[in-house]
Amino acid sequence: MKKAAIIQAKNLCKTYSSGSEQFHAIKNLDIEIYEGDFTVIMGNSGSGKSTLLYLLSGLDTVTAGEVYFRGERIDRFSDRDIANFRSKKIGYVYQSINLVPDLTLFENIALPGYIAKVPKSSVHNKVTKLIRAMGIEDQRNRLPSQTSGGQQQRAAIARALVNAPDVVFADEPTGSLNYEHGIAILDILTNLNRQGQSVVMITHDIKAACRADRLILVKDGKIEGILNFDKYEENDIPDREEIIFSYITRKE
Ligand SMILES: Nc1ncnc2c1ncn2[C@@H]1O[C@H](COP(=O)(O)OP(=O)(O)OP(=O)(O)O)[C@@H](O)[C@H]1O
Repeated sequence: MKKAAIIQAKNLCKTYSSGSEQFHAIKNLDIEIYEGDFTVIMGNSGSGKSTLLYLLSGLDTVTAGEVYFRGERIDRFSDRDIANFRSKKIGYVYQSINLVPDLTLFENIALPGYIAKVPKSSVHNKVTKLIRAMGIEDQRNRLPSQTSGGQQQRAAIARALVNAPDVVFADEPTGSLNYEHGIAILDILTNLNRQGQSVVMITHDIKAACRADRLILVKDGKIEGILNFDKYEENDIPDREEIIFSYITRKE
């Protein structure tokens, strides 16, 4: 069965300018992200992965090209419409976690709900459920600085989920975590995906990339190749690791 594209980018370009210097971070890139997929983006440092995620999620403006979300063109949205889109349709887990230091984990997770003007009681119900699902109930009233990196990352994922987004984007969500915390985060994302959540994740880690239904390899601002897999099962790891490793080293 052909998968439905939830996001489609055509001829995407992003050029960063500083003074007279220009850097073409994304170059005439075409890609589709499929509904219900666990999409993984890999590529060398500086290849344009985070930039691509910003453009696909409407977090940054394109220099040229088109971005469609469920067939609707979002790169021409007004500031108000794009803010509304971001708050309702996407959840974003940042590379640097980015929790507000003066707010408790509970308040951090609730924040996007308040911003989207969801009634407070619904937000609180949702946050209570998410906090339980993420296994950080006992940390709910602590400030981020009083919790571990793994607990902060769970809170960041809960925050990304609070408005029930159509797509969750995660930029290296395990990058700053130890092995055990990293696996826990990957399991959370995998379980969400098994329940139907579309996930797009950047990673440098081949073990993490094994979670993918579809692996997109980015090189110099372009798509270098795509690998397709069946839904992840734990005993797939050794084979997949080998396939991914030989694929990315061949393409480098
Ligand atoms: N705001 C900016 N201004 C100028 N150049 C930028 C800016 N943001 C990113 N770049 C450049 O664009 C290129 C792509 O950056 P990007 O962060 O998308 O790469 P990445 O593949 O996510 O890297 P990493 O794996 O190290 O996070 C890099 O060369 C980077 O230096």
